[in-house]
Formats: sequence, structure tokens, C-alpha cells
Amino acid sequence: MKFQTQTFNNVPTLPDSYVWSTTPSESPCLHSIDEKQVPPVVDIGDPSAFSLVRDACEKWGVFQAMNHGIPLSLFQETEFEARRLFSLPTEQKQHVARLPEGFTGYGLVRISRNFPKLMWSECFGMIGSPVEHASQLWPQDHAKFCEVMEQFQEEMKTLCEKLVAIMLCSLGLTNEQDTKWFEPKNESDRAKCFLQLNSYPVCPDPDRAMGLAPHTDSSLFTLLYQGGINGLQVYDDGVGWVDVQPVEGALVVNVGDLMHIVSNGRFKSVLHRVVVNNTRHRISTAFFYLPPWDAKVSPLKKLVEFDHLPMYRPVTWKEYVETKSKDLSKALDSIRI
Ligand SMILES: O=C(O)CCC(=O)C(=O)O
Ligand SMILES: [Fe+2]
Repeated sequence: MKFQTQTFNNVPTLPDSYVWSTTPSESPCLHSIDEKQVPPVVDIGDPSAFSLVRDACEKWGVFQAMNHGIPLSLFQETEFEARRLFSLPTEQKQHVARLPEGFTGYGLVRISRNFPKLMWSECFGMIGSPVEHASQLWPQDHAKFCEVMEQFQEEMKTLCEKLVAIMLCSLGLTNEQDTKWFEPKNESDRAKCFLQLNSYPVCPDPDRAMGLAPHTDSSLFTLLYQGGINGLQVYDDGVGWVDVQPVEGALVVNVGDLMHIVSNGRFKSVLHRVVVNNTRHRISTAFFYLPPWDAKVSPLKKLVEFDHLPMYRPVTWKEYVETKSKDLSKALDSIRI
């Protein structure tokens, strides 16, 4: 789907196609409330991290990770390069439009096709080097963009490996063999990553618009850097929509559907959305940690032994993505035993 070229640029009123009937302003939405009612910030270098991470993943499906070792300057550079990309004229960005079933390139977020209304956002996806698209966007001037995005992905991937160990260890799985969370099709299969830059331009009518509609991520988990601008909210059954306030240097860790499956339902795959505002252009970077396309995912054996029954049948990542793209809310149910 293509944007109307002028859509985001200084439009005085929100076009009808962007007006949502259930909007952020109609639903209960909590801002700065007491500490127990917001997802925790966890120092992942501290020995107490294991139990804090486990409690957060069980209750919220999300926490903010501090002391993760990635320098703030790398986040700032990544955000700077993302702003440089999104500030290009829409027509130029459309030269690198994502293919309908693809992941990389410029476009609307993939879940757009599952909703009747448009979201007030745009994105750019990468798997590894973005040079093919970046050299079309900036024929002479793409080296810095590529260098920053590649370094960012490298560091984030290393952090994902550390985090998956913390999360599974927090469930009592200390033996490496017990924590293999996907069954590779080929010997050489390794975990994969996907980086998505998200842009939420200044919106003329934020109360009736939606930056990103409520969804769960399909990934094992997602690391999110949200700069300094509010917008991300997570859903809690008892409380409603809760802001995840940006904390300088912290990374939001969203538990995704696959972790919910792998943990045999112990960790919650967090329902989240993004609201927009009328003063600041928000940028976020979402780093999805994934299995190889043909690998099988199922509840970890040790947890099943303990719980006696698996909650989900094995599923390949490919099958899961295809089922979810047809109906966001039915994918998990479709593999439930
Ligand atoms: O921009 C954000 O804060 C959230 C992005 C997100 O949920 C996603 O890319 O899946
Ligand atoms: Fe998400």
C-alpha cells in the first residue's frame, strides 16, 4: 500500500482514513502511577535480575533492561540516521518500498493489512546490511547509515543471546541442552534478527489516530529503543493501558508469541500499541529476535515435564508467520492443544 504523498506533511486535519473508532482517548490510560503498576526497570548485570525478569515476564510480558552494555551513543546515532531516512521526500522513500509479503524496505507496518483504518506511522525494515536500499536512497552518501545500522544489529544480537539465557535460566533451565528453543532444519541454522525503524510523525489529531494498533509481537522477544518520547503502551488485564515511560539508555524487552510458546505459557506475550502526539516526531527501533524460517518451535521439554502437558503443538516459524498474517488474534489459538 502506498501513502498519499502529502499525508504526513503539515496536514491541518486528520484524513478520514486515519480516524479510528476505538481511540486511545476513549480507553482508560494511565500515566505515571505507582511503581507496582508499571513494568519494572531491571539491572540485568545484577544477580537479582533473574527473579525480577521472571516476575516481569509472567505478570507483564515486558520489562526495561538497564546495564546492558550497549553505549547510549550508538542508540543516538541510530536514531539520528533513522530521522535522516524518514525526513526524505515520500516519493524517494517509495523507491525502496517493501514488497507485499516482504520484510525489508520502506512502508506501512506489516500489521496494517489486518486493520480497516490506516495508522499514523511508517517504517523501514532491515535484515543485515541495508546497503541495497540505502544506496538507492542516497547514491553518494549511504556509508554512514549502513555502518551504524550494521553495528547496531551486531551489538543487539549479542545482547539478545545474553537475554534469552537470562530469561530461560530464570525458569530454572540452567543446562544448555534444555534451553535450545528451536529445532533447526539444518545443522548450520542460527537464530535470526530483524531490525525495524519506526517513525510516528507529528499528528494533527492524536486523540483520534493510532500510531500502531494493539498487537503482540510474533518474535521470541523484541528489544525496543524508544528515544525520549512517550508513546508505547502495554495492556494489563487489571489496569488497562499503561505507559512505558522512556528511561534514558534502557531497552524495552517485549515478550513475543514464540517465548509464550517456548515457556509453555508461563511468560505472557505482551499486548501493546503506540499512541501519537501533536508536538514531537517519535522514532523507535524495534529489534526482533527470531528462529530460522524452517525451524520448529515448541514448548521446552523440561517445562513440559514439569507442567505435565504441552500447551502448544510444534510449529515452524514460517507456518506461524503465515497464520498470523491472516488473523492476528487467532494464531496462538490455532496451535493450542
Ligand atoms: O514504537 C514502539 O514503541 C513500538 C513498536 C512496536 O511495537 C513494533 O515495532 O512492533
Ligand atoms: Fe510490537
